[in-house]
Amino acid sequence: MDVKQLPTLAVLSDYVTVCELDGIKVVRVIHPKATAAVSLFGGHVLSFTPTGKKETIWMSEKADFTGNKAIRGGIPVCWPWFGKAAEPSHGFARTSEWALNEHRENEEGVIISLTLSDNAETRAIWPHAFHAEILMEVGDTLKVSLVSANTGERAMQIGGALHTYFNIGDIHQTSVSELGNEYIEAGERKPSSGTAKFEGEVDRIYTQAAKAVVIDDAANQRRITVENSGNNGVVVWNPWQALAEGMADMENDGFLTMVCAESAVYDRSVTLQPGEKHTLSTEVICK
Ligand SMILES: O=P(O)(O)OC[C@H]1O[C@H](O)[C@H](O)[C@@H](O)[C@@H]1O
Repeated sequence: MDVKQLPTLAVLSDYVTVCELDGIKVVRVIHPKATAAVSLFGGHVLSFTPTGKKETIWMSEKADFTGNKAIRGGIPVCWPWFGKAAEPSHGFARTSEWALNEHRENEEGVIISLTLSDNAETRAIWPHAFHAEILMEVGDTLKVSLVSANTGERAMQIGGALHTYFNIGDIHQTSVSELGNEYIEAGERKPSSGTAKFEGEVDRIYTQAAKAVVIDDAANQRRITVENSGNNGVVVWNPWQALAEGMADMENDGFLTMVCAESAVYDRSVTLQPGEKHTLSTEVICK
């Protein structure tokens, strides 16, 4: 996605503008260190390109930017649960409107803060009072942190994922390593070599992954390190051809140039007592 081409709605500072993409508003960063963008719809990172390097984040050419459904590609924020633990799948954060809270900048980069608090719509789905913040730190690397706070009077159970779609040259020449010795696939625990390669659909939760997992994007002659914290698993996903063909918002051959490596709390195992906070983060380091 070429975020530099989006029409500008407002200039917030030397490096930060608000722009428009179909039905959604996007906060765009153009800084000497990197270019990046985050949509207020979903609090969804759309792009991160360190200066002089290739785009690191994959975006579907058929992604829906109307604000009516979750965006296919980028970094969907799955919260307050991951997957089909409840309805809607992957929670409501990725289809909620987040507010721009703050932006800060210096010569090293830019920090954007977006926030979401409970409202009538979220309480109808999930009866809890909360305050969530996405901090997007753009510089030589991209760090995304999701801070969840319980602002209510009873405990809440949360999970979630920063569901990053990485842009790779060719899935056949891609591997993800440092994934540890076990994964869960279709509910079953299986031993793992610690490295995932792709010859068909992969949808696995790695439960013993290292803090930093490595995507070897051989076709682009680069390695992307993904450093996670606050997670209890790393989800690796590529839908492969048949599933891609069944998705209205993905090109039939879209699966060839993407892989998801997601910093996840896959099982809603974080308990937040009133006043407590949890931070889930992922950092994209591209060499
Ligand atoms: O199609 P979505 O709801 O965006 O989900 C996309 C994918 O997300 C995760 O990676 C899950 O592990 C997959 O099972 C799921 O298919």
